[in-house]
Amino acid sequence: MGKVVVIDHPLAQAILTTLRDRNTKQIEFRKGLVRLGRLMGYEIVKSMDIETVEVETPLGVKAKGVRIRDLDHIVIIQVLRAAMPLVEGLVKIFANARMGVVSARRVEESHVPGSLDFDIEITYVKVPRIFDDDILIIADPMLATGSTIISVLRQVLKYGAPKRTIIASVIATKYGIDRVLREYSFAEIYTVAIDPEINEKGYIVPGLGDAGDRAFGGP
Ligand SMILES: O=P(O)(O)OC[C@H]1O[C@H](OP(=O)(O)OP(=O)(O)O)[C@H](O)[C@@H]1O
Ligand SMILES: O=c1cc[nH]c(=O)[nH]1
Ligand SMILES: [Mg+2]
Repeated sequence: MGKVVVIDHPLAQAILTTLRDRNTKQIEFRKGLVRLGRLMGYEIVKSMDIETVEVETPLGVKAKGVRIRDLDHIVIIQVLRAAMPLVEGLVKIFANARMGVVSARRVEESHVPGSLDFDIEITYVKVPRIFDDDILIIADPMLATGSTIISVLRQVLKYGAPKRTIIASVIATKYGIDRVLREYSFAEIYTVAIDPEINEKGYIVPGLGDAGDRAFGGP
């Protein structure tokens, strides 16, 4: 069943504040996204099943511990461009993940001002096979109108039906979330904030501007 998780950890909120600040420059912006990817990884792990195991320490004594089997069944898809730094953080937690790439672009040239729908141009899809015990994580820091994520999900889910489908975003809107969940009711959306508005040009308000441009130094 679909769900929305807002990561309200003070560190995540402080990093997001830096990202929102127009004075934050490219390197700090990208570093912030990496750090949020790592924190988001921790948050996602909290939702995984844990099994109890026993190991023997060098003292020849048994110690109880835990094992997280799901960590061997993670597929991460990065939506180019803006997801690249976020994924760099996620793989610090999911080091063993199988990875894929989707190159998606909102076609701003054909966007009708005020419309909450964009044509999405997908020019490259490389996704590993997805198995039914996998947890699929699709990383894209901005979930504005939802047009991109819906187009990406349509492509990626052709590669198999995962156990869970997680969207890792940094800022989402209620409009975008509702739209995604209407079409993919099983999706789980992790985000650091839900912002109230989308402006005439399709930007999230207050938002953080164009995540791709800010992370990579312009269009
Ligand atoms: O929910 P939506 O309204 O579809 O908007 C979200 C998309 O917009 C941005 O991509 P963009 O096309 O600007 O590409 P970029 O990451 O290369 O900048 C962002 O990275 C998302 O993929
Ligand atoms: O506000 C927005 C909306 C879509 N993509 C961005 O990078 N920023
Ligand atoms: Mg962009």
